[in-house]
Amino acid sequence: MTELTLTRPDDWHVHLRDGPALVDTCADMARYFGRAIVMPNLTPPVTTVAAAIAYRDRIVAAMTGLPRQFEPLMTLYLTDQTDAAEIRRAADSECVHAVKLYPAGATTNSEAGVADLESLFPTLEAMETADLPLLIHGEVTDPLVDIFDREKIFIDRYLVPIVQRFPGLRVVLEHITTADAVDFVSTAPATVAATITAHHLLLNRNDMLVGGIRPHYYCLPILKRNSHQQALVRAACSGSRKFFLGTDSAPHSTANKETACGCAGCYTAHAAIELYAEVFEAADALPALEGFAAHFGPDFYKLPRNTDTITLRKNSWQIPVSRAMGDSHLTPLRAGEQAYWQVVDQGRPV
Ligand SMILES: NC(=O)N[C@@H](CC(=O)O)C(=O)O
Ligand SMILES: [Zn+2]
Ligand SMILES: [Zn+2]
Repeated sequence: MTELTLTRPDDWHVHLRDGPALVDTCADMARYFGRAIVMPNLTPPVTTVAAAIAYRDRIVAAMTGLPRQFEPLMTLYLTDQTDAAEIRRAADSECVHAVKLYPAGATTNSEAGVADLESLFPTLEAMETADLPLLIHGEVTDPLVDIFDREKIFIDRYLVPIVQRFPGLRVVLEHITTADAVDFVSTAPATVAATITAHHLLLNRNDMLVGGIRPHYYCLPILKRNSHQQALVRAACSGSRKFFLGTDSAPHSTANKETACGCAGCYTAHAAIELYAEVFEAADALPALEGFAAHFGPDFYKLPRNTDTITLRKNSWQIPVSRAMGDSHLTPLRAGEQAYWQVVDQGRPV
């Protein structure tokens, strides 16, 4: 297959940042994505509906003049202080589509995240009642737990009890990285789903660490061994409605990545569907890309599927070595190397 037309995809997990960077991150997203679930881990974090509306307005303003735009779907950042009233306001708003749980200290800008999950159970109950999905960065922060085991231990310690206690709560385990997460989500009730990134499908920890340390492959949850990567590829290509596209494209300046203590996050918005297509082709599963990229996400979020299409063609092109990010610049995933699929038709402008 050298050409592939599919329903316009959406990205169910992306970081756009704020300020001058928005013009560049939004331009990449607006090329062909219909909608994007926008992560709230700004400084300060987006903890109220009012802040989410203001952030959405800044995103929309940053797309002024682009040939097409995507629709930003906003999220709230859960803190120990988030109360049921804010959850109800969020559920009643047109703007907020989910609430994001960062265990405090687990990842970039998670310091204000949740330290005591059990005391937040009334808030989760309000989300269950209001049918507002909970999105989870699923890693424990226990210093005694090895970084490669943090996802699995989170599932055992926190996710299993949450799903049992709140059977009506829709939960997305974000950016899964292990066979354990695939097994958990596959066998969990229909209320539980997961997003998978392009970089976790394309790479494993050897790619990051053998022959030299590659800071642009460093993200959280950290890349795991090859057997986990293979489990993710099987899940993404399986046609299961529980697994869908979330790039977790997470821009950091090149200077903040290439340093003694580099930031976590891979930037993939410059070539997102192109990189996913490569994975599905290698797995001989290109026909399964459409469900993963364009159907199962909106179905889970109870939103309509996009009705128009985009077309990709098998065609090599060189990924730039560097890209603007506001007043700074970043190194995109696979900088200076080849991509093998190209979007040749981005569909109707909107
Ligand atoms: N994935 C990452 O490594 N980083 C993300 C945060 C996150 O999604 O955990 C970021 O905001 O930089
Ligand atoms: Zn995360
Ligand atoms: Zn993320």
